Amino acid sequence: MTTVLAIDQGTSGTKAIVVGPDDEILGLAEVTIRPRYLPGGGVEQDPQALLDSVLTAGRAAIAQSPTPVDVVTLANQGETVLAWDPVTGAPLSPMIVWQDRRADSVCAGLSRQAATIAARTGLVLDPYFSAPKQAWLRRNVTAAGVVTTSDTWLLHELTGEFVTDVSTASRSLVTDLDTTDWDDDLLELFDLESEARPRILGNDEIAGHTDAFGRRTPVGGLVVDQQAALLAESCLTAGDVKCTFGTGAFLLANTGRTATRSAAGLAASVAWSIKGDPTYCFDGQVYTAASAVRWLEQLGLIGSAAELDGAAAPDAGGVLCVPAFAGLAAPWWRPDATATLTGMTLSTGREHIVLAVLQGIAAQVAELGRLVGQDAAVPLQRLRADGGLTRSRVLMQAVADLMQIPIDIYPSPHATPLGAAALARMAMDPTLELPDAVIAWQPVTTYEPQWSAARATDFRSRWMSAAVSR
Ligand SMILES: O=P(O)(O)OC[C@H](O)CO
Repeated sequence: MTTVLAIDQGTSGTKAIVVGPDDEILGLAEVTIRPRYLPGGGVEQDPQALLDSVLTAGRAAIAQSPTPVDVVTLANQGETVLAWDPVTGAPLSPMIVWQDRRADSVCAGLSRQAATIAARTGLVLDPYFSAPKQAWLRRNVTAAGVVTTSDTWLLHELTGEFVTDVSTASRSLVTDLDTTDWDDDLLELFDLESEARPRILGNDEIAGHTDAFGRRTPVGGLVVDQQAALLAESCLTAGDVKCTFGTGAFLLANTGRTATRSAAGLAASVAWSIKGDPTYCFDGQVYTAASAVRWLEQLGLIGSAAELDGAAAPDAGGVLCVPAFAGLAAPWWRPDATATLTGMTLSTGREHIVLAVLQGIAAQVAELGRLVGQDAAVPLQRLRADGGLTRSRVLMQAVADLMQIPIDIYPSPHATPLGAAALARMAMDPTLELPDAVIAWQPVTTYEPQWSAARATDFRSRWMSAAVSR
């Protein structure tokens, strides 16, 4: 009967929930964080603000809970990095956020090794992943301290340990997908061979203990946020697929116990490793989903995301959007791509642009779903969806229309921390099996396709032409 403090440290903020044994929410607190967007594709966060948000949200959630917490878990952004002093813990750089494209120069310098790197890691040589960012930090910011992903630093501040988890390590481009361990050859390619490397933990392990939230508590069940949501949405079997609509939209497919590589240009990484046994996943990324909606807000086209559905036209009037505000990921892998709005005339209004942005996100997700089906040689039958943007009925309907499959909406807005909580239960009780740690759920809504197949095909081919020309 484990009670978990599950902390989801994401791009746009930190959410902490206290979760009871049946996923009941006993406490909840959120702290918003606004990344800084810099010219040249830089996206940064203040490390201290991130740590403060973890502590503030965690303590506030615990203060609401009638039950004491047995274990703390942390879901992390996956590919966000920083430099820090391993003795004092002081940050030596900003957080370089996963959306940051400045490490493109590092990747360009390794382009001749791209195929080798992809074969070894399952990932594509792209600045999205953490090792190019770490190399970029070393070349451009500081030679001091250690460079790690954000989780390692946060966990050091909480527990004093120097650790990461296997799902996060597998998002680096310096981890062998088959051995799930650091790869010396790859570390050398990125000039990271003399860097201290954190110990890689399984996702059901205890990392250490923390006093940060009151009484001394174990910290464990660590995982990447997207993988956590995959788990919460019960994607436990090869072929189960979910998409989380957060800052970005991330479509992940469970690919089972074998470390297969995608033939369709998706990324392959570790979903989770339990009792030393890894399960793998493919993922495709829309780098800007809520970020694109925030761009609409910045332009004054909507007041907030809650206004999206009211502001969107019933038809985009020929306006098409490729929402590549931070480059294009799978399967294009074009960090230099920029967003486009095409098909505008003098009669185009904000309502057309709002719908075009939502349809653009949906079209990109639909393409990722098609590629997952292509890799599996079986077209996708259904998609599970979670995240803040699932509140937009217009967006979810567009996803169903363009994918031509039902979209099942996860009933809780907390899929990521609930997935991490399931892993924390396993860390506390080694006799627990994964299907028992994840709480069963029913969709709160299912969106069925309303467009004809012909209309969806026509839209998607026009959208693909626009994307390919980016
Ligand atoms: O912060 P989120 O929730 O958009 O997720 C970040 C992703 O995991 C980055 O790969």
